[in-house]
Amino acid sequence: MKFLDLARVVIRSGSGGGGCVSFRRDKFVEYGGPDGGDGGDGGDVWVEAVDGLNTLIDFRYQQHFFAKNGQPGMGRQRTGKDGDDITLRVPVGTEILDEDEETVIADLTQVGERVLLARGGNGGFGNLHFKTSTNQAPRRGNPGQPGIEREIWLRLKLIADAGLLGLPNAGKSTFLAATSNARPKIADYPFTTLHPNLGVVGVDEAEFVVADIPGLIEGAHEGRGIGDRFLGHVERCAVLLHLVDGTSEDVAADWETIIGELEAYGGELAEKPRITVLNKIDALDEEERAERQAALEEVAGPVMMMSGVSREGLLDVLRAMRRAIEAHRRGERDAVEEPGPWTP
Ligand SMILES: Nc1nc2c(ncn2[C@@H]2O[C@H](COP(=O)(O)OP(=O)(O)OP(=O)(O)O)[C@@H](O)[C@H]2O)c(=O)[nH]1
Ligand SMILES: [Mg+2]
Repeated sequence: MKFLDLARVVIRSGSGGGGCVSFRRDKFVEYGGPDGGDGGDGGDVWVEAVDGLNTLIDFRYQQHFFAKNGQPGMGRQRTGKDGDDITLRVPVGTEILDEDEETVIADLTQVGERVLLARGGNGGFGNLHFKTSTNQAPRRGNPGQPGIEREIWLRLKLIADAGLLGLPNAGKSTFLAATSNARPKIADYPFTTLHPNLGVVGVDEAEFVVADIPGLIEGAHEGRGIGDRFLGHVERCAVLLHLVDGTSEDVAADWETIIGELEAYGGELAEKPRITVLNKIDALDEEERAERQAALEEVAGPVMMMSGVSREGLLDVLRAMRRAIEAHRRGERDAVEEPGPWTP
């Protein structure tokens, strides 16, 4: 499986049971009966965003979701039982895509949001419904309608307030571990992080969610490395924190690599509010700090200085993130509360 955060599933709603055309058999003679019940409807297939999940991994083990068929109607006006519905339970932030892997059928952003993916087949009327004054026992009923089978894709975009960006080894996971409850793997080799980690960061009584994604490298948007698959995760963030490794020989080139990938990825990612940080300053002396800061600011504009290891500058960075997130939340709220067109 290429994408860890993408799953293909086949769903099928139940068929209707079919209405009953009631008749009794007595030896070789058939007597029409007037009282055939309706068929039960087939079960629907729903998808629902639930709390407490943050991966689609379960859908790698189960890929087929079939709702139950309705039962046929029976004589003496007995209706067939409806087939049970089924619900795919997915994390908040899951998009449902059509078979083409492009058309978005639904985008589940709230806990409890539910969308119908495939309606069960109609059960069909029994002959009771076709009774007329002249035909008291019609040999007629509706067949149950077939269920719908379709292939869909589930794609997860985690909903974090802030996303960490940087080359492999820039110190993203170290930052997340130093500031949140998350315990990501940290090591001195690239691509230590293979799938996104989320952490809840608390600063001055405010809380926000930070996503640590795998490092990006040049050509990531063409599939080099692994980070590009996860850029989708940071598309919804209020702010991006771009970490540049201060111990690198060429901090400006490192910065440009990431910005180049953001632009190549397209969408609004490159325009998103971004805080640029020169990281690992604990490993630099005064002169190196000033030199690297100047080199980075020449291409990136104002930068903040920080060390995830010694924690120097960490609080200022968290406060800057908090301000950006709160501004974003205010913006969203204002957009929602804006009065719509007047209607009598
Ligand atoms: N001196 C110093 N080293 C750091 C700092 N932050 C991280 N490191 C080291 O840099 C290396 C990479 O750190 P990670 O946090 O795993 O880096 P990452 O950006 O998550 O890397 P990937 O997951 O591979 O993209 C580790 O050896 C860390 O100990 C820092 O502030 N100062
Ligand atoms: Mg990492």
